[in-house]
Amino acid sequence: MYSFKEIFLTLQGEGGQAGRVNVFARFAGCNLWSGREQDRATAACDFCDTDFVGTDGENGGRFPTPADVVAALDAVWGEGRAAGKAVVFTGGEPLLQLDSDLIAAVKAAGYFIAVETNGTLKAPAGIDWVCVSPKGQNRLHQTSGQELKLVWPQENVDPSDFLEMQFERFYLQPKDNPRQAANTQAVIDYCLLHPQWRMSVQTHKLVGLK
Ligand SMILES: C[S@@+](CC[C@H](N)C(=O)[O-])C[C@H]1O[C@@H](n2cnc3c(N)ncnc32)[C@H](O)[C@@H]1O
Ligand SMILES: Nc1nc2[nH]cc(C(=O)O)c2c(=O)[nH]1
Ligand code: SF4
Ligand SMILES: [Mg+2]
Repeated sequence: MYSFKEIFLTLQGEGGQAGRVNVFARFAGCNLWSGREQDRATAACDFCDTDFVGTDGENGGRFPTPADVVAALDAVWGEGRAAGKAVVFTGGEPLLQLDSDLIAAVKAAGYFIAVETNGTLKAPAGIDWVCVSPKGQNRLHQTSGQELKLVWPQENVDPSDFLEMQFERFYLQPKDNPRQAANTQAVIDYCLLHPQWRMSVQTHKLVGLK
């Protein structure tokens, strides 16, 4: 059984695939926060910008089999854009539910598969684009992929600690909170001084996309 908060079509807003049309499949649930506001201050991840609780969002629900998930993805992708199918599995934490059976079925249906993960769980094989976004001191078990995208600033985190890991690109993404302007300046300042790092702006929020 796979539980999704929502499944919708949009342009990838972040990182090295920004601008690409994707089905976003947002799994319900996370291992670093309950999703309840009263738990945020004590959560292992306390700056989340996303509602991932329950299955009540757009096209959300509980899907018994991989084939049911593929049918839901295809319904959102639609008939008019057959070529270039692409999906981003996010959440919540997708690696709590995304298993090799689902990856195989989605791959067989022709999708380029991307994942947005906090990196605390190892990703199954077969994902085309792995984005790991570390959260504070939570230990990483997925230490390779296409991009590491660190929300910045974070207390007790040194970006240079990640540079030995096997990622093709390293991004800093300004933390969206009431101090966002200062956070954005902090990312700019860091990237100006540290050429291995690139800035990832959450472009979907700038243009009114979901
Ligand atoms: C909502 S998370 C879901 C996937 C996964 N749990 C993770 O944390 O990577 C999707 C992306 O949004 C980023 N994100 C979450 N809250 C944010 C915030 N307040 N500002 C900027 N990026 C944020 C995460 O770091 C991650 O890269
Ligand atoms: N447009 C858009 N791009 C995104 N990239 C990562 C997102 C996420 O919440 O995982 C996200 C999202 O929520 N919307
Ligand atoms: S790990 Fe990801 S989904 Fe979970 S609370 Fe943090 S940002 Fe949100
Ligand atoms: Mg988001």
